[in-house]
Amino acid sequence: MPNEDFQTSLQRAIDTKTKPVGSLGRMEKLAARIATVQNSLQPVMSRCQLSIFAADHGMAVAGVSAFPQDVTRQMVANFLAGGGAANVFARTLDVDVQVVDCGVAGELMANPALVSRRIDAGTANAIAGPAMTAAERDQALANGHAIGGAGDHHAACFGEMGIGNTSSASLVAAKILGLPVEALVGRGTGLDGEGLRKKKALLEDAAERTPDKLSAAAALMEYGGFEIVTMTGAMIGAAETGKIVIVDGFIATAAALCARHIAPDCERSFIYAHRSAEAGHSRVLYALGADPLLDLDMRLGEGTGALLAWPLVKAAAAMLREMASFDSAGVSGPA
Ligand SMILES: Cc1cc2ncn([C@H]3O[C@H](COP(=O)(O)O)[C@@H](O)[C@H]3O)c2cc1C
Ligand SMILES: O=C(O)c1cccnc1
Repeated sequence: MPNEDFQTSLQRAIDTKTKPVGSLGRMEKLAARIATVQNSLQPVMSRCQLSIFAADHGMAVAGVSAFPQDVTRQMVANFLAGGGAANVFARTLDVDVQVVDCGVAGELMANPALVSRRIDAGTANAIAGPAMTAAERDQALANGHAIGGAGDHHAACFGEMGIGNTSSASLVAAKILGLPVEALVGRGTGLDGEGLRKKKALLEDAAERTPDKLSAAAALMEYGGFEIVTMTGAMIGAAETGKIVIVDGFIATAAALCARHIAPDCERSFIYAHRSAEAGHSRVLYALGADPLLDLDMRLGEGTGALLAWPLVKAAAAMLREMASFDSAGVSGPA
């Protein structure tokens, strides 16, 4: 529980800024959240890092995506060359990028921005059996925890790349929430009607292997991808080291759901960036009671939504730290 006196001082600091009370709307709530995480009435938000977690999925070969599995590795090369949507947004917004190889099949180019935390070259086909062993899951969680805890940036955006990972995220979230997987299946990279029907049928087969409801740890072992498990660990590690975690779209929200179940305290550090157009995202956000900052009709992942929310996070902190009060600026309060 946040300290009562601190919360009272914080609300007073926000309310005595030179503006009508409440006039900065949700930016005020955002500022309060950041101040609470940093335990400071002068929060600092100057550095942000994007980590893109990449891994392959055994399920991809079953035909759950509109794109072939090779695209995971090809897109990692594209990120390392600076050509992805996430790279462009990050450059525009002055955010550092690192790519984490959590288990991508094939050779990746040597590059200082590539962090290798691979356990295996992707998961087993989760339609037929567990995606990974308990030991692999725990290793991926520990890898992520170390990555999330490293660095001195104030905010962390976490993105992902892994062909087939909307399937993995749908299954993980459905099992944790006790929902039928059908409720969380969407078009991912752009399946047509026939492709979507096939994906639903395959994921229903996958879901039938296990009980309707699973713990986060069990759901990750059965259906996770190494990028989703590593991201879950990173969200916990980042929260534990006082960073704000800017949660991206559908896949990152599935990781956030796992993180909340594994380490409930980390939730206070999470800011939900955007509502993805991927069909299941709104359902998971609803279950989390989350109301994201942006709704841009995006459905890409990579951390693109999280990056676009970074300027809002930064501006909210600056508002609290830099804005004058009625007293300090000599402005009259309400009549
Ligand atoms: C060129 C390309 C770039 C991407 N960047 C992110 N994703 C996104 O799409 C994938 C998930 O969708 P599905 O489950 O349908 O495979 C993930 O890799 C995700 O990050 C991409 C997908 C493609 C094709
Ligand atoms: O919202 C996302 O994260 C998403 C949606 C579709 C494909 N890849 C990612």
